[in-house]
This record gives sequence, structure tokens and C-alpha cells, in this order.
Amino acid sequence: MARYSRTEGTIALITLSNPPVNALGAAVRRTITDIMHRALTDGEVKAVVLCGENGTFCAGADIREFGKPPSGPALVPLIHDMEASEKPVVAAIEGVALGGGLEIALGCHYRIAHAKARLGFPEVMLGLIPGAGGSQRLPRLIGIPAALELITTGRLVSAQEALKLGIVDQVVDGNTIETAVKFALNVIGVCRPLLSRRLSERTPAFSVDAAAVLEEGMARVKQRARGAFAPVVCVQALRAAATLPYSRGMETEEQLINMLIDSSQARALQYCFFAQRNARKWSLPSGARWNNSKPRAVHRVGVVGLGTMGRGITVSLVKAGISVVAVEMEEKQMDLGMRAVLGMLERDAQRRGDTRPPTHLLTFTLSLQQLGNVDLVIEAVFEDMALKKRLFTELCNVCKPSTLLCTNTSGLDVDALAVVTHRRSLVVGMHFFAPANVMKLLEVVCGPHSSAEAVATAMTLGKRLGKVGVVVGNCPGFVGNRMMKLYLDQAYFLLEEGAAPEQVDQVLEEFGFTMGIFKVSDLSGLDVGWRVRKASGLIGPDVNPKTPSRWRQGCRYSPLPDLLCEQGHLGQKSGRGWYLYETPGGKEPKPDPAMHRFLQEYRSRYGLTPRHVHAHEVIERCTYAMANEGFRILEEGIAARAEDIDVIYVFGYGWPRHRGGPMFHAAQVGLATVLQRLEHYHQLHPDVPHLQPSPLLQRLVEAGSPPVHHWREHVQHLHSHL
Ligand SMILES: C/C=C(\C)C(=O)SCCNC(=O)CCNC(=O)[C@H](O)C(C)(C)COP(=O)(O)OP(=O)(O)OC[C@H]1O[C@@H](n2cnc3c(N)ncnc32)[C@H](O)[C@@H]1OP(=O)(O)O
Repeated sequence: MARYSRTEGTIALITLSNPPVNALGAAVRRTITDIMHRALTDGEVKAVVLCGENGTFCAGADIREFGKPPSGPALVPLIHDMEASEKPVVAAIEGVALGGGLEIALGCHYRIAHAKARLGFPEVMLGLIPGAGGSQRLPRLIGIPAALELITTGRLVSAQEALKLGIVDQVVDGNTIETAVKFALNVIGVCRPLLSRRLSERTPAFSVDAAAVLEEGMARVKQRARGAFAPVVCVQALRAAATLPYSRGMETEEQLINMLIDSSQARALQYCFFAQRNARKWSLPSGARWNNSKPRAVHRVGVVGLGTMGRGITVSLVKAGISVVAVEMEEKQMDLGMRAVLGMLERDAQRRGDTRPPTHLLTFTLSLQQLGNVDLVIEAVFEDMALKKRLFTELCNVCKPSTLLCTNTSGLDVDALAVVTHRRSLVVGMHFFAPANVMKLLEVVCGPHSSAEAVATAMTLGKRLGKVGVVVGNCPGFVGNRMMKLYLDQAYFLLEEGAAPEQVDQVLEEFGFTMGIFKVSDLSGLDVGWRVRKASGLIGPDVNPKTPSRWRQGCRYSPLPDLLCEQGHLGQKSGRGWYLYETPGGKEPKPDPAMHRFLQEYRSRYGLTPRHVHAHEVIERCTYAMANEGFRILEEGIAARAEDIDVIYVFGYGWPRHRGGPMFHAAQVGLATVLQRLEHYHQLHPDVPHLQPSPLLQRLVEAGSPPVHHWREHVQHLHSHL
């Protein structure tokens, strides 16, 4: 928990010891409180050095304790007593000093940091504010503007930046604890009383325009928060620091954190924190798991296809220091792709203040033969099964027998590709999201033949690229796009029934989505879905001409997006889609009067009487339809946990993190309510089978709506993919 020792005769060394990150659980707080008291009252001790075991100072409060009844001593009095002491207390910061960890460090009189240390207040990402004095001490140390930026974004700073900002007093390359001990010996008796080192006693060095900074900060934060409360409350806490004496500021901080601590948003964000980490802990029906499967070493990767996805994947790999052989079939395409990749790397290097992008890691070629020596190939060609099958057959002949063959398909059958190779166990899906060098999500698609080694290798590679990998089973659209299809369907149906694209988008954005569904569709290009619908036989020559336009494969179908594509309205790229753009390639969507006329004509052609669609209906139909499919996905074993589905939606589809993900949201609304609303909508739309409540949802409601972590126990694994 925490150890006490003496060094150099007069220095008390307190070492936090709670692996893996020295989180401040109740027992740790109790131990530090006791031994700090011992150090501060021991006459022989002249100074105290506080450090953490295993190269980590402290990652803050133990997040697992949030939501449980409080126990153990609070941090605030401990920090207060430490700061009030006449004995200098020096923090030796290695690894991280985050949240409560940084608050402890700010209560110390001096801070020495290792060059590789990172510091920050990530509380906002957990739906909280720094609630143990951090919101009041940090602005007294570094001023309102810098504190505002760090606290409202949760951004971590390097030791070097912390030094520049004045958060730490010294940065060391060598042994931080030894340096801190020497430092402590040097300051004993030098700076008495320690008044100027006590941040709580500092007269705030606020500039005259602090009020304006806070006002601007509040406006910026509200605009970016997409409905999240914590960033707004962070600004309120900083306003207290700027305008009130320290003790009153602390009272306000306490009131504000108490308001947030049990909020549904804080719960959702904390759920996301663990869901993201649990997604790494995959397992397969064979018993193979993340911690018993060895990934292969990957030094050189082949990327086939230099379209939008291939380019982003190549950039991601090169940025992670991995050699890439990028293959295109046609010279012109290769030229375009090469220029785009080099441009992206150049801009990235400039942003990081680096003059040379790592282009030495890149080879561009028109020949697949150059893939003979790569460890792994990522195929990123068009979504055309025949093309992919030909390519996989060829890759099998070209690549060394141990090369993993991965497909970036966004929903085609990974198993159908595996069976054309002589190495089925080495075939997995690596489904990146556009732009692949920016988006964090990676679906690792495990087919029935994929080996644990192949899954482990793809997941480890994803981690090296800074992605959040989630292992999913093989089915059309996997998890993300399978649920997205139903979300889109509901959005189209809402247009048929009377809504306008901008109305649906506005409601979704107010709910917290990064972008409304129709704006997303315009951005990705309407032709993407059009091709998928053609390939799956929903449109095209295979459809019986007698089939009604609004009816496909036994259920309601909306031809709206097909009609737009037929008119060449493909979204941003053509200057017109669900919205109007100033020029082709324009980015600013404007409601399109022609779209409104088009929808009116469409409705009258099919005898649909438009009605006013309420915001709550938009949210319910879109999000409950998604969650309902999520329950089916769980039942089929395509996702192992509801958490995995939520991670996919938060990291890949702009789902608001403070609402936890579609499955968590369903749980927060109440499964019984979701069930009842789905029944209601299904009654109104019996021709939409995916509105019919899934059997798992019904069973969960019958079982009393257990919490998300217990849903797995109610899944009847008839045939589990995971
Ligand atoms: C009021 C509020 C107060 C006073 C607070 O302090 S709120 C907490 C503020 N602190 C944080 O938000 C830090 C959260 N942690 C991280 O950012 C990262 O975990 C890390 C930078 C500390 C380390 O990152 P990394 O090396 O990638 O490792 P993991 O993220 O995988 O973490 C390792 C395991 O430690 C668990 N963990 C991390 N932080 C905490 C914590 N504060 N409380 C409890 N547990 C924590 C994490 O879940 C991992 O566990 P396993 O998945 O391995 O079981």
C-alpha cells in the first residue's frame, strides 16, 4: 500500500505501493495518512520524499471504488496536512502523476519529475473534476488559461512541458528518487517558513482578463462538450479559483464534485474506461486467450490497395515505425496513393516539429511479388468478393508460408477468403475505420479457422498502431456495420414518415453524436452503401421486377438512398447528397430545398402521409434498434461482451462517450422501457422485423434487468463465435 523508510539519516521516504498504477484506494489512503503523520511528527525527520513503486508515481483515485459507499480517509485533509507542514515535502514523479496523484504532488512543496513522466488531470474523461484541491491549486500555480486548458480537456503533459508551465521544479534523466532526496537535503531549513511553496496560500497571479478567459473557455467547452456536463463544471470550479479565497474555492470544488460523482454521465464514462481495457482481454471458444496466446513478431507489412483506406493504414503503420510495402495494381493509382501518403506523413511530421517524415520505411510497387518477405499483409482493395478472392489466392503463392493474411473488408465474409488460401488459420479481418490514420477503432474479425496466434498478432499490431482493438466474430457487417445498417434504416424510414435529414441530424447531435447520420453518410459517400446493397442483391438485375420498391427480402425497405445515387447525388464528393454543398468536395452541409421537394414527391408517389416526428422518437427508434441488434449479436456470440459493442460504437461511430455506448445506454434507460418501446414501434411497423424485441432482451427483462456485466450469463450459446 505504502512503505516508510529513512534515508540519509533525516529524510523520510514514503513509497506508494499498489500495483499496477499505485491507485489511491481506501487502504492506500489510510496507510499514507498514517505514515505521513509519522514522518511529520518524528523529530529526527527533517524532510519527506514521496515516490511510487515500480516507476509509477500515482494514477489517482482507484476508479473501481467510484459508485461504492465511501470508505477510508479522504485525500483533502491528507494533502492539506502535508502542505501545511514545516518540513519540506518533495514529490519524486516517475511514470505518471494523474488526478489525485497530481493533487498529492501539488500539495508537496517541490516536484521533481523524470524526463519520461506524464502529468495531468484526466478526471473530466471520467465525468469528474479534480476534486481534491486540484482545481484550486493548479490555477494558483500556472494561471487560469493554462489550467483551464489542461483541466477541461484532461490532456496529459510531458515532464518538459510541465517544467515550462511551472508544474514541476526540475526534470531529471537519471534516478528521480535519488535526485529528490538530494534536493530535499538541500532545501532543509532554506526556505522557512514554506509559505511561498504552499499553493493554497498563494495570492492567485491571475491576469486582469481572467474573467474574459473563463467566459470564452465556457463558450468553447459548451460547444465541444456535446452535452457532457463535466467540462462545463470544470470551468465553474476554475471560476471559483479565480474569484474566491482558497477555502471558499475548496467548498465550491466539493459541492461541484458531489454533484458529479453519482451522475449517470460519470457512470457511463467510468464504464467506458474499463470497457476499453477489458476489450483487450479477448478469448476464443478453444480456450485461447489474450494472456496465453503468443503474437508473432511483425517487422514488415504489405498493404495492398492505396485507396482511402490503404493510404490511412500505410500512414498508421509507418508512424508506428513499421516498414511497409505498399502495392497498387495501376500506375496512376499508385502515383496518387504515394503522393497522398507522403503528404500525410509530411504534414504529420510538421505538426510534431519533426523535419523528416519516416519515408525510409516505405516501398511503393506495382508488383505483388515484392510481398515475398513481409510478415503480414493487409488487403485494402475494393469491396468486391471476387477480386478479394483472386488476390488472396495470389498472395498465398507469393508470400512466405508464415505470412498472416488480413483483410480490411468492412463486412464481407472473412471465412470465404480464408478457404481460398492454404493457410486458413492465418487469415483474420483487420477492419480499420476511415480515416484509418486517425480513427482509433480496429475490429479484429476472427473467422472459424483463425488461429489464436493470428488474433493475438492482429490485436498486438493494433495496439502498436495506437488502436483500440476489439475481437469480433464473422458475420455480414461484423458488429459495427451490422448495427449501423439498422440505424440507417430507421433514419431513412423517419424521412419517409415526415422528418427532414437536418432535423434527424440535429436531434442526434443534441443527443451527443459527433455528427448526424446523414452528414456521416454524405461524408463517407452514398455510393459505399449503394455498392454493398447491389452486392447483397437488394438492388440490381437479380431483383424480381414485380417486387414493390419499398419491400425487399420480406421486409420494409427504403429506396431513398438508391434514388439519390441514381441521380449522382453521392454526398460531399458530388456537392449534393442529403445536404447541399457549395462545390463538389465542399465540407459545409446546408439543408437542401430540392431535397425537401424530393421527399414530398416521394411520399406522395407512395401514398405516405407526412407527420411530425418528435425528437424522442428519432432517438428511441435509432438507438433502441441498434441496441436490439446488439442483443442479437451477443446471443450469436459475434461479440463476447456488451462492453465490446459499446467500445466499437464509442471509438468507431462517434457515439457520445458520456452515454457509454448503445448497450450501456439501453441499460441506463431501463431494459424494461426499451423492451416496451420496441414492442410499441414494432406494433406500428410490423414490416420491420428488427424492431421486434430480441429474445435476449426479453430474457434479461424477465430476469429483472441485471447490470451489463451480468448479461453474458443470460446468453444461450447455441453456437458461439467467440
Ligand atoms: C475525484 C477523482 C480523483 C481524485 C481521481 O484521481 S480520478 C482518477 C484520475 N486518474 C485517471 O483517470 C488515470 C486513469 N488511468 C490511465 O490513464 C492509465 O491507466 C495510465 C496512464 C495510468 C496507465 O496506462 P497504461 O500503461 O496504458 O495501462 P492501462 O491503462 O492498461 O492500466 C493498467 C491497469 O491499471 C488499471 N488502472 C489504471 N488506472 C487506474 C485507476 N486510477 N484506478 C483503478 N485502476 C486503474 C487499468 O484498469 C488496468 O487494469 P487491468 O485492465 O490491467 O486490469
